[in-house]
Amino acid sequence: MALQIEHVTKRFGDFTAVNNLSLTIPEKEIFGFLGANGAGKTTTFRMALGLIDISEGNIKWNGKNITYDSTNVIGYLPEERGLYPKLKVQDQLVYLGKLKGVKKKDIIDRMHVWLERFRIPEYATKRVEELSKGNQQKIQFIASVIHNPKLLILDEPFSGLDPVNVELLKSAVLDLKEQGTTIMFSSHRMEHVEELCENLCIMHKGQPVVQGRLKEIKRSFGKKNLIVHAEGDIEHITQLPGVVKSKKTAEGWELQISEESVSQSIFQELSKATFVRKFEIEEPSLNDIFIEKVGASYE
Ligand SMILES: Nc1ncnc2c1ncn2[C@@H]1O[C@H](COP(=O)(O)OP(=O)(O)OP(=O)(O)O)[C@@H](O)[C@H]1O
Repeated sequence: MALQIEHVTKRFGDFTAVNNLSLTIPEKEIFGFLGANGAGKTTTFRMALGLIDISEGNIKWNGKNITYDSTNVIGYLPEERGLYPKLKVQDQLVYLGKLKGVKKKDIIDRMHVWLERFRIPEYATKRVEELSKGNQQKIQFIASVIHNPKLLILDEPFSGLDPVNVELLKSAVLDLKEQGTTIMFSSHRMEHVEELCENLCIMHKGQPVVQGRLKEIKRSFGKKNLIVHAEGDIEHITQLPGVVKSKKTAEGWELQISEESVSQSIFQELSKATFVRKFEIEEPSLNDIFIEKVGASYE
């Protein structure tokens, strides 16, 4: 039951927000959807949910075009959070769960499990406006999964959460995947995507610029990072052939090299002159790849 996005274009007047996007989100996987502000992520989510019309192309779930009626199998955490501030948490979840066809008793049972898991069991009877922003977000997440959706779309699920809550949410997302949920999420935090996703797509101005399996994307990027800690001034290594970028760190340098073999000549050069404490080749990070493809860092 994959989600298939087939040659999808979305125009707002003369402006093309999503341009001929084709993607397959494999079932029971976690798919990372990345891109700078305004790249077209939320617009794609809204089309997948039937909230806005598609200008061209199709979005299919389980081989069939998604219609408003089929959205009961989809869970959505919108970027603009939408809870009623005056309603109590339980009433809120019962209301939203019933809209998705779940019985009140089941909603309440599931709510208690989730509140316990998110370490806020006492919040069932509090009004949403009494909760901190991060805790409101956890309630919004619970609302998006209360009907046990087959497909879960999360728009920036980790934004605004402290590190402990980020871990709680990550483990919840991983468990949902284990239980067979297909999950697509957007994030500006590359490390979350690296940790959770097998497959990903980086969007730029409405089009995918990188797409595929994370491991494969890293391998085909070619460049590597080289971490060097050494005694004394070793800045001259940043000028050696094959060094693409360099960044000074507290204990030495972090270099980007065009290919792994470049490290050999750097090591020879260094070992002639100084005592090398650390010399380590690392895979490029997703952040490195993003910066090169999109041309700007997020943070
Ligand atoms: N209803 C609309 N009318 C006109 N333009 C729109 C509308 N919705 C989105 N856009 C434009 O489409 C582009 C893509 O917006 P979208 O919200 O999909 O980006 P995004 O990738 O989700 O960005 P962010 O990371 O900032 O959330 C933006 O330039 C935005 O201004």
